[in-house]
This record gives sequence, C-alpha cells and structure tokens, in this order.
Amino acid sequence: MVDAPAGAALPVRTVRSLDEHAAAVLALSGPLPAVSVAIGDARGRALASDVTAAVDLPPWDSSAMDGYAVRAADLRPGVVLAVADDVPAGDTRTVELPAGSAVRIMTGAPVPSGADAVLPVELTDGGTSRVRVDGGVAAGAHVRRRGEDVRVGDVVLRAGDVMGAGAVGLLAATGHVRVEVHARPRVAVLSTGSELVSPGEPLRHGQIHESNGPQLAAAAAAAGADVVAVVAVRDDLTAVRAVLADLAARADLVVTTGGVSVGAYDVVRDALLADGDAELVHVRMQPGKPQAVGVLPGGTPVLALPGNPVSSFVSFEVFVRPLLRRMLGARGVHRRTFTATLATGLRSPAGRRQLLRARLDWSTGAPVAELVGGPGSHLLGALARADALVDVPEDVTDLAAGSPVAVIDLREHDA
Ligand SMILES: Nc1nc2c(c(=O)[nH]1)N[C@H]1C(S)=C(S)[C@@H](COP(=O)(O)OP(=O)(O)OC[C@H]3O[C@@H](n4cnc5c(N)ncnc54)[C@H](O)[C@@H]3O)O[C@H]1N2
Ligand code: MOO
Repeated sequence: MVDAPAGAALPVRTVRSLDEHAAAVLALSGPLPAVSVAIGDARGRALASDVTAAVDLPPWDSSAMDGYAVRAADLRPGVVLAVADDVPAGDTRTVELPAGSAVRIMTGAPVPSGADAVLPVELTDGGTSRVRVDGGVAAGAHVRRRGEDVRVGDVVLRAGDVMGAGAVGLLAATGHVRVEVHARPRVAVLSTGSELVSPGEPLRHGQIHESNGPQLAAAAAAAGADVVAVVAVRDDLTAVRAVLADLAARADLVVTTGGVSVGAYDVVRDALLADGDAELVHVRMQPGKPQAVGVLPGGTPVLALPGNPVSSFVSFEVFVRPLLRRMLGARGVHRRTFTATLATGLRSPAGRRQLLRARLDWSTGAPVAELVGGPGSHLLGALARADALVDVPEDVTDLAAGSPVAVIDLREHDA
C-alpha cells in the first residue's frame, strides 16, 4: 500500500503497520563481528560464543562455616576432641583429619580429607588445642562439595547472553580473563533543523534547543551502542548530504531526526532519495508516523525518525533499539512487555497504533499505568517521568479506566 499526497509532487510512501516497519528495520543488519574483551569490560556486551567453566565450583570440598572439621560419627554432646590442626581460608596444604580428633577450620577453607562434616563453632566451647562438643551435625553438614555448583566443561553462559554483574562474577569464578563478544554498534546521530541551537545558547524567536541528539545518544548508549557522533545541521540539502556521507563512513548505523515528513524543507527525505537506497514510510502509529529506512552509499544502514521529540523517543524504542540489540548480538532484542491496569480512560485515533507515555505505580503490587505528558508529540515536560509505554492497538479507539492494557517496560534490565 502506498500513500501519495494529493496535489503535491511529493514522493510516495509505503504505508506499514508498526510491526511491519519494525521487521523491515531489523532486516537491515545481523550481529556485528566478534571481538575479544577483558571480563571487566564485558558488562552490557553479548557473548559471541558459549562459555564453558575452566574449573569446578567449588574447586575442592570447602567449609561453609567457621568451626571444626570432624567425622559426624565422633560427635556426642560433652565429648572432647583434640584439635589436630588449624586451616584458615587460603591454606593450600593438603590436610588430613586424624582419627578421633577435630581440625579447626574457617569458612571457605578446604575440608581436610577424612572429615565428613563441619561443626559450627557455636556448637562448641571454641577451644584451640582441645574442643568440647556441645551438639551434633549430620554427615555432610556445612561441607560444600567440589563441583556441586559448576563442573569443568559445563556451559555456564550462552552465545547471545547479554552480561550483567552476575555473569561477570561467574566468568571470573570459572577462570576466564577475556571473552568473545560482538562488537558494539557504532552509532552516529544527526539532528536536522534550521531552528536548532545548542543547549546553553540563548534562544532567539523561532529557535529551540537541540534535544533529540542528546536524547538519542543517551538512549543508544543505554542500549549498548558506541555513540561516535552527535551532529546538528541546518535544513540545507547540500550540507545534509555531505554530513550523511561523512557519518556513513564512520558508523555502523546512522540515525537522523527531523526533515522526514512532507514539508518544503524536509531535507533528510530529499538527501536519502538523492543519495541513499531508502524507502519513505508512513507508519500507522502515533507518534512516529513519518519514517524512512534504508542504506547510505557504502551500505551503512540509516533510520530517519520524525523530528518531534516524543516521536523520536518512541521511534527509538520500537525501531532503533531492537536493531541495536540485534547488532550487539543480544538474543532477545525487545523490551519486556506485560499487562497493566489503566488508571484513567483514554481515546486513541482509529487506524493508528498509539504508544502513550506512562508511569507505572506498583504500590498495590500489580502495575497501574498512569498516563503522563498527554498525546501530543511535542510534550517533553513529563518525558523523564515515563517508565513505560502503553500500547493501544490500531483498532481500539476508547479504553475505560481500569482496562487491562499492554505496556512496554522502559526500565533497564541486565541480560
Ligand atoms: N502537512 C503535514 N504536516 C505534518 C505531518 C503530515 O502528515 N502532514 N506529519 C506531522 C508529524 S506526525 C510529525 S511527527 C512531524 C515530523 O516531521 P519531521 O520529521 O519532518 O520533523 P520536523 O518538521 O523537522 O520537526 C518536527 C518538530 O520537531 C522539532 N524538532 C526537530 N528536530 C528537533 C531536535 N533535534 N530537537 C528538538 N526538537 C526538534 C521541530 O522544531 C518541530 O517542532 O511532522 C508533522 N507535520
Ligand atoms: O507521528 Mo507524529 O510523530 O504523530 O507526531
């Protein structure tokens, strides 16, 4: 289906649903090539290959308590055992437990051979040469067996896992110094508009501060990208073409905002049609209707988002972020979604899937979505408060307070 604006000599647009456009965007790239990184730099990266354990965890039978390594059968209340040795954590000797005695041991120290349990110090008089037993424990008590957690050769992390703090700890514990991950996508952000001035500069009538660039750069970095450029240019076709060519040469993905609609000075649209292999799209969504997708000369993918700040924010979430996650090599590229209860009623345009900013209230235990900021795509004031997007299907025009709604969770999660 195409959308040809009446009267004007404007280029035709492909009309698509949000899901159709998201699929077209995801087709732009697969995961980037593998690189090796130190485990200290692995957080937020996706593994390019499975990781196997290089050691057992625990690597040897280990005490879970401060106390005495014993044979459980020797324990009777009131019995006194000779303390044959003292094994602190870090003791690398191979110690043996003589018959009828105890070895003082600390948490994390290797259990002497011959011992089958650790008697916590609280169940004794704490003696250092002789120890009085005040209670008993069963065989196996407080002993962490070699390999009970992880065995050498076990696959502990899989290709496509995005590593959080837990994964980094596991890599270190299982003996890894470096891991193979996918390269971070290098992203260049281009804002267009002659009305844009840098934050901090005084505003003349007709001017606004450039906010999409910093906003998208922050979102891309949070998604795991390496933001290599954040540039703003005037609505000048020659300048936009030159900047796009420069950015294409240094990035794996170029993201633009503004100038993609039907205006007389919508220069991104014109630059992409002049130089790129790109498609102008009318997406049946609100906000985010005008989009373009394609490749720049040299093959660098380009996504052109609408200029309204909320439109670019939402478009990033549903189009750019999944592509970045795919390039990063993540197995799951989409945000978590779940059902929440709508706090207030809403209306939505027929034939456009609406994504409304919301704040989730968890105070009752189940999520309640409170809309923030209104439907206008210029309403930045409440954007920082939004931690979810309420997802209203194309054919739904009215929802009453208390209705169940699908929400996209915007909060960051590891993995
Ligand atoms: N006649 C029509 N006009 C418009 C239509 C339409 O279908 N017919 N669609 C509207 C919709 S929906 C959107 S969304 C916008 C998108 O247009 P552009 O992508 O060409 O964006 P601009 O016109 O350049 O800017 C829109 C708006 O956003 C502000 N802006 C742009 N860049 C930035 C930035 N980097 N930082 C902050 N704010 C920015 C800009 O000043 C405008 O106010 O088109 C509608 N029009
Ligand atoms: O699609 Mo525009 O993004 O509705 O405001």
